[in-house]
Amino acid sequence: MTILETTKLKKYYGSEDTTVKALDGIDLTVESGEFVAIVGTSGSGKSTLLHMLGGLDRPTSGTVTVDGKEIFALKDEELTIFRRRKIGFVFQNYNLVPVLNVYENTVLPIQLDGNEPDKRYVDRIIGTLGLESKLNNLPNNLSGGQQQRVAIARALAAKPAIVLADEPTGNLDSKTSQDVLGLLKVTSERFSQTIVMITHNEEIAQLADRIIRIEDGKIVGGGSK
Ligand SMILES: Nc1ncnc2c1ncn2[C@@H]1O[C@H](COP(=O)(O)OP(=O)(O)OP(=O)(O)O)[C@@H](O)[C@H]1O
Repeated sequence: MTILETTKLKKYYGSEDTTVKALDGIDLTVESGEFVAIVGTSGSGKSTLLHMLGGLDRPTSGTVTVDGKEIFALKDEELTIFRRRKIGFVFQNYNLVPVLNVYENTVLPIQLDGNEPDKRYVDRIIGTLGLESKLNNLPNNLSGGQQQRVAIARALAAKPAIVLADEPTGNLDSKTSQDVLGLLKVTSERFSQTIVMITHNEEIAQLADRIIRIEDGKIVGGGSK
């Protein structure tokens, strides 16, 4: 089943004589449960693409469909709700809430949506990520790798249609990066979680089921399975 699809996706910045074609006609499909890496050099359009896939910014033209819904056909408020329910984000700088402990951070998106966490599911995620003994810790009492594991737990806890990860190991040393990526892969397999990760690091990309290559805002390999 296709869970994510883009058609002729374009994002242009600037005006006529100074146009930057950050995305220039991206067609890609991702199947449910896939772990996909998007790779490309600096300035190739990776972050712009991830922002569009997550509905964080609107494209110049083209469509993004997540779990059967064309997201840019939604009004801003509808898109905000859709994003909270259907899309999990993992950023390079973790973005945890400093005054909430590990458990509270993990279930926050669910509670913001007015729902009760599925405790058994959350417990399985926390166990898989090795955070059982840290549930009462505040983020600043955790290492970078541990904080990123909490961010992964939070992204997964609401059972989103897709998880988008933006250079998730960009702030971690190489050993910790391997650990965190290994866990990201395990969670994708164990929970059949679709994950789209951007990275400029080839070695990291090799862990994914599929690598999509992007250059100058265009896909040059791996756009469909
Ligand atoms: N807000 C903006 N205004 C103008 N140009 C932008 C803007 N955001 C991105 N760009 C341009 O769009 C192109 C793609 O940028 P993008 O950040 O998506 O690349 P990237 O592959 O993620 O790069 P990096 O790996 O360095 O983060 C670049 O030429 C960039 O300068």
